[in-house]
Amino acid sequence: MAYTCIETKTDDRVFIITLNRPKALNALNLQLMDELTDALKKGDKDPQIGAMIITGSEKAFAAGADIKEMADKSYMDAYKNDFITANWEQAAKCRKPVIAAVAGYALGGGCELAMMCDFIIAADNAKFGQPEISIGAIPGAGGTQRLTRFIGKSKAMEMCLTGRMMNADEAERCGLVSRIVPVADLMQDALETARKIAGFSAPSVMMCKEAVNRSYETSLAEGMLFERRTFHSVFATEDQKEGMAAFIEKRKPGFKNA
Ligand SMILES: CC(C)(O)CC(=O)SCCNC(=O)CCNC(=O)[C@H](O)C(C)(C)COP(=O)(O)OP(=O)(O)OC[C@H]1O[C@@H](n2cnc3c(N)ncnc32)[C@H](O)[C@@H]1OP(=O)(O)O
Repeated sequence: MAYTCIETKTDDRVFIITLNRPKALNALNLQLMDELTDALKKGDKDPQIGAMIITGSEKAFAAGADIKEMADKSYMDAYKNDFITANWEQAAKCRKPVIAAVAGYALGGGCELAMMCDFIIAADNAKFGQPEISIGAIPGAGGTQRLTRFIGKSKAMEMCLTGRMMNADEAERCGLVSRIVPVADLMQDALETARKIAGFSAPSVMMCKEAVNRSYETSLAEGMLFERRTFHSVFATEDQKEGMAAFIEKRKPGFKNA
């Protein structure tokens, strides 16, 4: 597939996907979402890739779903094509870690896309929000659900009902983002973080991601059991033997991703 709304590149086992519709502040139209889905699937399958980054521009990660494309849709268009959810969840479905590197606006679908990633590194100019209410809509790609799990009901409700934006400091305080960095350092920081993850044993990374994600979907007791069973399974990997031997022998591990 030839991409027109995103750019991709690989840097040392890290697959970087840059949203690229600058004139529309990276508004997420169907074409862009098809391309993003395709790129994420490719990165997830590629054995040379250990982690992925989704980013935008300094001004906008993404200003939401493309309002111009959506404006004339009928209920039947939306329902029959399962509009939004059918093709929007790929970032959350990837088995490899996906980092959102967010500068500027992450609004509506942009905020929802960032939340589908495994964690968000925010530039100091980042602004998050679910402004759908101000255009006679509601979030449709997870905003009411994921945001509430991230930041709690009171704040999520206020954000969704007022459409106000949250700056990077507030987003960090309430746990929406893992870290804030100066905007000029965002990509370097995200890349170093992704490279670090990509340098670990790929099976351990996948198992760890799966176990953390399970905490969202289940009770504490079920989650603990899942974690324990998954932990048991690391003892079936060569990388566990190598990782622990390397620690004892005071050397760097040579993971084989096996
Ligand atoms: C996924 C769902 C289901 O949850 C639904 C959604 O995501 S609905 C969309 C939610 N997002 C918004 O409501 C944000 C809309 N954008 C804005 O409020 C502003 O653009 C801004 C505050 C992000 C930035 O303002 P400003 O700097 O003044 O730039 P603008 O002149 O407004 O925008 C520049 C250019 O980009 C176009 N644009 C911006 N956002 C969108 C969008 N979501 N869809 C389509 N186009 C968008 C804007 O129209 C301008 O283009 P031109 O009119 O100049 O061609």
